[in-house]
Amino acid sequence: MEEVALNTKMENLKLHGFWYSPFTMRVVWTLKLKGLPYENIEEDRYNKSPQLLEYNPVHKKIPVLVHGGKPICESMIIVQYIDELWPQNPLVPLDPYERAQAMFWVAYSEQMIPAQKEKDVEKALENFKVLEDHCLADKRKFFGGDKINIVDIAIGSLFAFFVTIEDIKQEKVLVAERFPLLHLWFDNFKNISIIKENFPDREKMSATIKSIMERRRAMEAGKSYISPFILRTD
Ligand SMILES: N[C@@H](CCC(=O)N[C@@H](CS)C(=O)NCC(=O)O)C(=O)O
Repeated sequence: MEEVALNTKMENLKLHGFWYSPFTMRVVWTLKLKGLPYENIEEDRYNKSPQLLEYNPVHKKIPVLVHGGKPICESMIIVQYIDELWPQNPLVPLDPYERAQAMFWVAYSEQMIPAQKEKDVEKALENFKVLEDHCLADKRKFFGGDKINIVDIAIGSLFAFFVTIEDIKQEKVLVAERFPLLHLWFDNFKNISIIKENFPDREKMSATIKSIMERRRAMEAGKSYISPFILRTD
């Protein structure tokens, strides 16, 4: 009986995303950690599908999860939605206080995005120091403790993007000497088998992001490009 209910809930999950987007990664990792099959719909950032525009008419952005024909937008809201419906391998703590703590750091991760968007390295370093001092100082393996939780998903995706920018700029900022605990955490995170299997290929990711940045620059120079940088949050 329970299995039937589970199957019904599993019906018809579709994900509209860009494989290289940190926001899409959050949803992919969550679906995979939950063991949920879904149809992947790879969107073209320069030519979005009519369905995407219909599903997310406000922001016109990916990711959008479509469940039984109904769209859910905003990556961290999607992660919470999935976690609520499919509680196996829980990501959001059940205890209200622990949940409040986790959601504080999820909110903090969202505040970290503008520094990356504006390539403000000083600000990014400040953010990393906060995480190192306030989240990992007790030498926990993950932000969630012994197991990953929603905070690891939120921050892990931003780090996947940050190391790509490091590769492109050929400048290492997230060095072990400066941030030993964050460095260790990121290694632990990337080595979780589901994350490892679904972590974008480093070279392919750098090449793709580099070409997006070059195209943006070229279009800005020609003043014909109106869409801002990939990590725009407004
Ligand atoms: N806050 C949103 C951010 C989503 C977002 O910025 N998506 C970008 C891709 S990484 C996008 O769709 N960009 C296309 C555009 O701006 O036209 C979330 O967490 O889902």
